[in-house]
Amino acid sequence: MEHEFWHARWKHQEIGFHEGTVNRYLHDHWPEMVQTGTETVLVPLCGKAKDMWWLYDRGHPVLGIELSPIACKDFFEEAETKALVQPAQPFIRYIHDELQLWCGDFFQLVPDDVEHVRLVYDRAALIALPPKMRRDYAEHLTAVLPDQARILLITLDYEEGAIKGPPFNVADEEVHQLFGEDFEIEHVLTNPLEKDHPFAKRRGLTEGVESVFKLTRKD
Ligand SMILES: C[S@@+](CC[C@H](N)C(=O)[O-])C[C@H]1O[C@@H](n2cnc3c(N)ncnc32)[C@H](O)[C@@H]1O
Repeated sequence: MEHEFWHARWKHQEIGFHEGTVNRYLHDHWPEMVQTGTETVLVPLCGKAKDMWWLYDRGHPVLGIELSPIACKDFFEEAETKALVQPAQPFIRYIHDELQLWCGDFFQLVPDDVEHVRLVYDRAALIALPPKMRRDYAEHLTAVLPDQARILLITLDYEEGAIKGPPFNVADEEVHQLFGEDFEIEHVLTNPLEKDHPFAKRRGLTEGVESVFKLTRKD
């Protein structure tokens, strides 16, 4: 989606994607991702997800990348915490101890920025993007990440055209097309979207599934 689309969503607070609590798949499957417990975690297209505080509280340095300055400001204000703001190009950095939000375009990240990253958490990032941008996103993520980095990826799939994205439907085959060349893909689970899921209700989505994948770089 174009940047203006997301800036407008944040300006008008049309942020139904924001869960306001820790994501249940993160909660349940993160322990399987972790080795030392202090790995730096990249959270692309992070919004103001509370998941980042959860990761930080568990001892991970966290780097979130988010286009919207409103999201970045709200993230810290809602936690009643101040961040040091370092204006720089191409990202304005919001720094609170070892939790940083970089405000800017994910596609401006370079390998040096994330050389210390060992884990990635993608919830509502890949599925926020239309098909062509998903290819660009997967290519860019693969290009910048160090070889040791593993990814926890959560997707949503539903019948093509059932609703107007975002979120977009991403089938399991597409995950393999996007990442299969470079990563071993472990399909951890698929759950039907609960009928009373606030998102499904609001958008009138009667059927859909959420899937969780673990991606590990091939040797
Ligand atoms: C669907 S939301 C998901 C946010 C978050 N992952 C969550 O779970 O709440 C997608 C977010 O990506 C941000 N975004 C979109 N395009 C971006 C880009 N090119 N670079 C950085 N952030 C972007 C949007 O502003 C929005 O906050």
